[in-house]
Amino acid sequence: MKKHILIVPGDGIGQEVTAVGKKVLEKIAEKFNHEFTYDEALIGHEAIEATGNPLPDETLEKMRASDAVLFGAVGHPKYDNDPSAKVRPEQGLLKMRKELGLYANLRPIKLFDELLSASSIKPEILQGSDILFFRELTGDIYFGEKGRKDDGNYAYDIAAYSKYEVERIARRAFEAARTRRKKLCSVDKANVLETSRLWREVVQALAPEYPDVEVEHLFVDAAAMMLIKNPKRFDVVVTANLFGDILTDEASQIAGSMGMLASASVGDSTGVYEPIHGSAHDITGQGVANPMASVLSAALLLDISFGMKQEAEAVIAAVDQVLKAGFRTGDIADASTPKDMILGTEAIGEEILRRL
Ligand SMILES: NC(=O)C1=CN([C@@H]2O[C@H](COP(=O)(O)OP(=O)(O)OC[C@H]3O[C@@H](n4cnc5c(N)ncnc54)[C@H](O)[C@@H]3O)[C@@H](O)[C@H]2O)C=CC1
Ligand SMILES: CC(C)CC(=O)C(=O)O
Ligand SMILES: [Mg+2]
Repeated sequence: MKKHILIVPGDGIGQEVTAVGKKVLEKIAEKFNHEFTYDEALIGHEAIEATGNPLPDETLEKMRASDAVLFGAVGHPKYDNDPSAKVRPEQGLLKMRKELGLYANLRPIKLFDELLSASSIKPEILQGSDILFFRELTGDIYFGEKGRKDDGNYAYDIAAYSKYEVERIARRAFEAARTRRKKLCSVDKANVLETSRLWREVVQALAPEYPDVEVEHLFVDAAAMMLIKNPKRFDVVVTANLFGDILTDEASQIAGSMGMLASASVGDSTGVYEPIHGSAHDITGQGVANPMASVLSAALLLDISFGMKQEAEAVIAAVDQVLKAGFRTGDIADASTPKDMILGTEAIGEEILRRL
């Protein structure tokens, strides 16, 4: 099969991990006889430095013209510590999501058995956890009107949702639940927020169309607690943009590390595949970032955008074998990991490639 893939590494460890994700795609093409072509484009801080714009038009055009995008991360400490900066790397990411209509962000929380001891949560609580988050990605407080008044002494961010926006993400989540354990948990804050009351109303109205799916509604504060207390109780979770952002960073501890969680951002056009983590300034340039989130994002790309199930499974199996062989990056190592089994980004990438 012929496919064109755009590589958008972005900032910080985005550069380091996406290099490994791309190599995995190249190896898959070779092994399964596909013809993948690649291009690269700028986003985030590196795009601001080069063009003054965190999402140059050229990048957006290249995204639209490709069959799928493998994305890294954006972000730079320069902006994190300067609240007054008007142009920011994260604006590029949000604009990309909005412009491409990527309203559904699928975040699978899958624990590899070998990593049971990498988490701070007890193994008996974790074992068998398998959750699929549907995070709404183009609405909510991230995209509403924002600003300052009273000489900058008053700030506001408006959270807004339309019925249509809630319905389309909820439908995707219901459909996914049907193919899994048939349980859907909708997370909101309907005891306080009007947007959440609309959210709950829409999910309740859809439920009769999916009688085979058991639906529950949880408030986000309780959901955050239950994720750690009993992660196995969750199957598919659907939630708003802000809640999904926060809950999935929390849920990364079920999988052992931020470095293990991949995601698929899909909707109206080209799909974008991205680790859930950011540019991780604290480890940038050290060559120690875990590239598995990018590699597993490449697997989602193959599966969802190209319908290449066997190829995606081969990638996941290679990651599994590397973990079974005992290799770890620092973030997923524990006290029992021998020092010589803790590898850097490139070296663990080579171990994955060797098993493909
Ligand atoms: N999708 C994106 O592009 C995102 C961008 N950001 C941006 O990234 C920058 C840093 O944000 P943080 O809050 O520190 O979040 P982060 O996700 O970059 O890092 C959080 C913690 O997890 C660790 N970590 C993350 N990915 C890892 C990996 N692959 N291997 C090993 N350890 C890993 C980091 O070292 C750090 O201690 C900020 O500028 C933020 O705005 C944050 C989240 C997502
Ligand atoms: C800039 C943020 C919205 C990125 C983020 O934290 C995420 O998408 O998970
Ligand atoms: Mg996040």
